[in-house]
Amino acid sequence: MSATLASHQHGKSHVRLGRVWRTGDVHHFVELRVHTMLESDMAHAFLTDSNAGMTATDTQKNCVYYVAKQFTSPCSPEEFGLALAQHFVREYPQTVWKAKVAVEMMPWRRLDVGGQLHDHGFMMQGSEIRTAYVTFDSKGKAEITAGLKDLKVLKTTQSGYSGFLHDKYTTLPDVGDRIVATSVTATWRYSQPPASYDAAYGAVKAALCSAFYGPPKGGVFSPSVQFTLYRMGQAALARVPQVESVFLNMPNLHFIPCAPVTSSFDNDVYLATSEPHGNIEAVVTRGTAAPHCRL
Ligand SMILES: O=c1[nH]c(=O)c2[nH]c(=O)[nH]c2[nH]1
Repeated sequence: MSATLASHQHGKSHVRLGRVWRTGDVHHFVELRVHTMLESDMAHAFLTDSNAGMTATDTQKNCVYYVAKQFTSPCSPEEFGLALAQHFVREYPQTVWKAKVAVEMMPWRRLDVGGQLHDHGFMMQGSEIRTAYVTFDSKGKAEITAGLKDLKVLKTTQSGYSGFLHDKYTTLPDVGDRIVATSVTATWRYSQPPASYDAAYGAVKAALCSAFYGPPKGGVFSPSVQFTLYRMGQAALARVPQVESVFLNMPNLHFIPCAPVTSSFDNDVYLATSEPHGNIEAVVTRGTAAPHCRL
């Protein structure tokens, strides 16, 4: 059967990265999803068993992290895309004649606390959905559960994770400084109706956020998602007296330290990933019942 290789290209899709630039205590953060595609002299790889000279898609992925490292100050997605496309064409002039780069920038925005910008706290714009679950029975009893889901919050420092069990299955190192990011699902039950459901919702959300981020200057340290989750629940109970219990689910959306080829990790370039992710949840209620804690 006679056939012709009419066109060809190869690239890497969904290369996710976090990039932090630290200017003293004030951090800048972007999360990008990058897709690369190279038009190159690689017809032989389709027509024969030779891969000679090929810029492997894995190498293209590494170049995304490498180029992110080269930016010493915050860049736009356009500037990043151009730098990466130029990198491919200039680094591999023998084979690559055109590089095509698509960049998607996640809508993380610096947290604004009543007009004061947070040093290192970011929230995904418009991410959360407000929820309500209501039952009413024939005896006239109503139960109201309010909530939110998909509230995406992130901080670029004031988080660590250490002292956990290290055994022969453990590869994760202790870390004193990391990015912590999660997508909060919270539901809370009212023991009696608050004066305003809208105001109570706003107060619970503000309490959850302030326990997660801490003050705009300096923040608050989180030794684990578990620790922070419990403080968030406590804060919601303290803020709204009609709330009797809070359920919180907080996946740990990992940003894994990434040392691009030829350079070191300086709390700057991260591989962003959501699968697999940690998943942490608890119910926090009023009162002093002994916790299920054997330590
Ligand atoms: O805050 C964390 N809690 C965990 O349970 C956990 N597990 C893990 O691998 N990283 C983390 N981080």
